[in-house]
Amino acid sequence: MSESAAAPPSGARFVNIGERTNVTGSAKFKKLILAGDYDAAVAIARDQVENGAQIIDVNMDEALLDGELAMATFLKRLAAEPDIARVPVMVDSSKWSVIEAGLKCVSGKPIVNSISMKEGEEAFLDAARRVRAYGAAVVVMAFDEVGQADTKERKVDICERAYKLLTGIGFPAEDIIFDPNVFAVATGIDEHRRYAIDFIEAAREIRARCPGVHISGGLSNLSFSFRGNEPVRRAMHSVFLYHAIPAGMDMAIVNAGQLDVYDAIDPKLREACEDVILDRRDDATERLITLAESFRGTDAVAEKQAAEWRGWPVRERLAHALVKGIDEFIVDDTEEARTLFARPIEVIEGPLMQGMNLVGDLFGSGKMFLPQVVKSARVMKKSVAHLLPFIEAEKQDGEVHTKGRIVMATVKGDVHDIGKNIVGVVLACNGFEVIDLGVMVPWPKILEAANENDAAIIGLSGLITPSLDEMVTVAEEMERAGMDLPLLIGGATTSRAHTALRIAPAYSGPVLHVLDASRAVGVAANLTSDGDGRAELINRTANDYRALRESREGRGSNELAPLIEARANSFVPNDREPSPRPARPGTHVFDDWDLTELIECIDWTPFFRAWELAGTYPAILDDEVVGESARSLFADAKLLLQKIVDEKWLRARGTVGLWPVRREGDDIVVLDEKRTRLPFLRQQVRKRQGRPNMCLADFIMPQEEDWLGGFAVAIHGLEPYLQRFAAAHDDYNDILLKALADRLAEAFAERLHSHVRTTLWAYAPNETLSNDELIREQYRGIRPAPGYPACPDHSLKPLLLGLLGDGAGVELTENFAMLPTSAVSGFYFAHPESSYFGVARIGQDQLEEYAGRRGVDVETAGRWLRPNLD
Ligand SMILES: C[S@@+](CC[C@H](N)C(=O)[O-])C[C@H]1O[C@@H](n2cnc3c(N)ncnc32)[C@H](O)[C@@H]1O
Repeated sequence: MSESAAAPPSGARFVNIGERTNVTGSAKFKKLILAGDYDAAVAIARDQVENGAQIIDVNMDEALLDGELAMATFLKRLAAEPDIARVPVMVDSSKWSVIEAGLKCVSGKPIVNSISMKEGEEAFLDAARRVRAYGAAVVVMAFDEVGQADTKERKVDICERAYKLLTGIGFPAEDIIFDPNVFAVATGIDEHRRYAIDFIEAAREIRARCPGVHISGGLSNLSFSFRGNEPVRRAMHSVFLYHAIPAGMDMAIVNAGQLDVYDAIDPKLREACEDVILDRRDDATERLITLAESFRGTDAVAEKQAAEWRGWPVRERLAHALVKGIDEFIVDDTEEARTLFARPIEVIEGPLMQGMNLVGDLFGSGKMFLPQVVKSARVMKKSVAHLLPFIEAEKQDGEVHTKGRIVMATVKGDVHDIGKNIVGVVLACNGFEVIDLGVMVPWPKILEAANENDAAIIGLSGLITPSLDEMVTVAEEMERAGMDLPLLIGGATTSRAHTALRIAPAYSGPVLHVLDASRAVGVAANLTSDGDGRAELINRTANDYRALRESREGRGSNELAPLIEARANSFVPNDREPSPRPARPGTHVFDDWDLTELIECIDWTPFFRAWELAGTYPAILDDEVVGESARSLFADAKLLLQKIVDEKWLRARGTVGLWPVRREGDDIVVLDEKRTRLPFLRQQVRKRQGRPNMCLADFIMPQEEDWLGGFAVAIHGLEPYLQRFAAAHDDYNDILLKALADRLAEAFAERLHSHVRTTLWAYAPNETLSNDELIREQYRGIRPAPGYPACPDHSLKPLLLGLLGDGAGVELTENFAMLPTSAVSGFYFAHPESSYFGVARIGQDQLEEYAGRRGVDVETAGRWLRPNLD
């Protein structure tokens, strides 16, 4: 069976309505319009769109203005700007003539703001018909003949009445946007206490009673009591949305650039806002007012500082921009510095290097963390990019004196490069010139680049097991070419043991395994220094590796059981029943899973780990040491995710297969036409009494038909954005986007697995687990991934993808790395006692037998299973 389905629906998308192009709300905009400065007024609209507004509200209700003319002039100007014109316009006025003047100038689908039943049903319907004649959507205020709706009941009643009237004349429900009135809370007046919670509860009820409609509201009223205290206002707005959106509010008039990330709000302030908004305690208002004082002006202080540094001498400005990672003024400042120095190269060697040294020192001493360093590097790159044409135009020695050149590459057959890029950026920040050859780089290219550039060091990276052998090849070829420069080894699959046992013996030059970016700097600095540090590090490492080799040599095969013995000690589950037949066996393709739903399933802890920030989410946000860095990174991640969703940057594609299988020894044979054989490895390390030697095949019941599943998911579409970031010298967003795509792929794997358990295989139809419980894998069944400890052979991937077809759009490199890089695949086992384990070391007997079962020669199998043989 094959099926093509969209992802199950999830919470509606939230739309920000920009409010700055409103003369009644923005003094600045009003001034510009009154002065006839439409260029600057258009810039405000652009700014809002760039800050995330997805609709812009335009209002020209000002006594001194010809409203009709101002509205028409401004909207025509917007229509001529492609980057603004793609965003719908909300024509906002209390006068129909102004609205109509606007509607005539809008090319896309307009929205009218607003109509109400203030003057009775007839006038209301009359206005609605006129709106409809323009094909516009409409904002309906919860206002009737009596006045504005303030309680939950009034809000619901008025909106329901309006809904019946509007749908009665054929107004499409999806074109109705109710505004049930956001009023100020924390005013000290008791009747106002329930204003926010009443809005939230009314939203939920209106959504239920009026299917298809949207709910909107202007947020600035809510926090009116805290005028002049922006940090508190922002927090209140964010907390309000956090609760109102799940209740059904799907639009808001709000300055998109001025919303805080809920998780990033100071926890004390967040709780106090929540108490007020949800009316949780009698003294909520007093408590928030007291607390608010300590936040007042925190923006102003920051703003003052922000303004002040612009007055500093240019050298200091450059250093400040580098340390703070501010790229806004860097080109202007670089240009100013260039005119002060005799030669452009001196700007790099002087202030820029000094600034970066400071960054390096702060990082080295643990006062600065990776995300900030990468932001600093972005500033550096932009500055250098500005200087390069001048350096070249001089046609003189354009060489920057660096600490040395480092050639870096992800080896052939491997595609992952987040770790390598991070190391590269950090090295560059510390005064090294990094020549990054990218991913899937064959050894001749690496050697050639090292020779041509007179490199001081070669750095290799790899994520998957076959890369280990690729690294050995590079080492062997370096030896053959008579090279002697140091070789650094890094990446998820590498280890000190493999480096010592396999790579170091292949090359007589220095070989060093480097665990992470922070250590890479120290190692590279030592290796390029003239002093004793270099010799000392090289000798110490060589001795360390020699000792490790010797200790391994003594390790006989006596710690391994012969394969026959290991098999006799296999895992026998208590439950001997085969898994139930899936509700929907066969292949299922998901072409475009809803990204908003995947975002909700993200496991954030590994995201912070990718940026070398230690801790568990969400506690990491409040961590004493890395909290600030984590919060800032998290806020950037949330913003980028919002963009990814709003502008539909990425596409999540996935495939699931559920097949009848039979177990044959340690093989699982799929009962399809091809009888695909999936061989699995068994633990051979001798076990204590009562502990089995595990193999994944043990979770399939022998002699009977049983069931196995498989999946592949991938996040597609990063390339154009990565190119854009590369062109803008923006490593920060490059790494951020890749790291988020990896997160989305993992979230997709988790989400799809739960869909399999509840619906497709449906062996746990009633499962309801929180995201936390999903992350802790508190469900029945596992999804072991080829290349991971229970099935370490990456070469199972082509077999798995062969069974699944190419619904996920995943391809493999010659060494079985998946493309696109943000991809996950694996098998589904449903047995209640199935669990993860590590195969660990295997013997020559199993290797030879496995090669036969897998249909390859022993040497090839040995290459695939390298870490399990050492
Ligand atoms: C790498 S983590 C991914 C989930 C994590 N929440 C995340 O977002 O990064 C866990 C996954 O790795 C794989 N895995 C972990 N341990 C394994 C083992 N011993 N053998 C095979 N696969 C394993 C499984 O596919 C498992 O679902």
